[in-house]
Amino acid sequence: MFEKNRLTLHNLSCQRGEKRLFAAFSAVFESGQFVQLEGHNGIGKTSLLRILTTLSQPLSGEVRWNELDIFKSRDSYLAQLLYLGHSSGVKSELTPYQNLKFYQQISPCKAGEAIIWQALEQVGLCGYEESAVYRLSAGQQKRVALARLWLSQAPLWILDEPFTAIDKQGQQQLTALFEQHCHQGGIVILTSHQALESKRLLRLSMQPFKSDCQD
Ligand SMILES: Nc1ncnc2c1ncn2[C@@H]1O[C@H](COP(=O)(O)OP(=O)(O)OP(=O)(O)O)[C@@H](O)[C@H]1O
Repeated sequence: MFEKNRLTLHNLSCQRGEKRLFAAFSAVFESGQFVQLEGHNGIGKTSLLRILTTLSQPLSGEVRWNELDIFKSRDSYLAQLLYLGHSSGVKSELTPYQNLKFYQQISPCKAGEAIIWQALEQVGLCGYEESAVYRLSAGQQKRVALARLWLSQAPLWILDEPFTAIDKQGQQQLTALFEQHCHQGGIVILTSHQALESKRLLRLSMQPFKSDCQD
């Protein structure tokens, strides 16, 4: 079980290029919550996730992890976070096994060889241990990235479109993993254009920015 955690978004505003995406966006995410960010293409879901992972600064507002500003306590915050973005960070010339081994060495993960083989089995990549990732299908490549979820010890998972290219059975398996993570006191925040089936799921709909909004 994880300790109690809370991610607080307070009055966030975001601008990309000349375009204001959102303003005065506030929310609180707590241990046990499984959250799906919804909204049409281009509304700013990825931009919000990039702020929550400290990859981008908001125009104004703040984000706190257990009351500490994430930009001021970046290292300790990032040690609590697993982020899977659109570009998954998988090295295509390495095998799935080598990718997971490398990830295990650079991140706070469950230790040992066995957990790597278990993760590969969970994502259905047994039999592909010796193939370079670039030889795998799009869905299998996505599964190499997703296999990190089985190694992770981070309480906060932020996932941008984790279901893209994943088949129906894989989606159900992932959803079950997210529910289990939340049941253990973790937090899952993801974007998806798919209708997810989970009683735990909280849907948070992003609204188009209106210029009369005050920061
Ligand atoms: N680096 C950038 N510079 C300028 N504008 C950008 C940049 N990145 C994104 N944008 C713009 O910000 C807007 C929001 O993009 P974002 O990727 O956050 O949307 P999204 O809600 O995740 O969309 P989708 O559902 O298509 O993934 C888009 O109009 C996009 O063109």
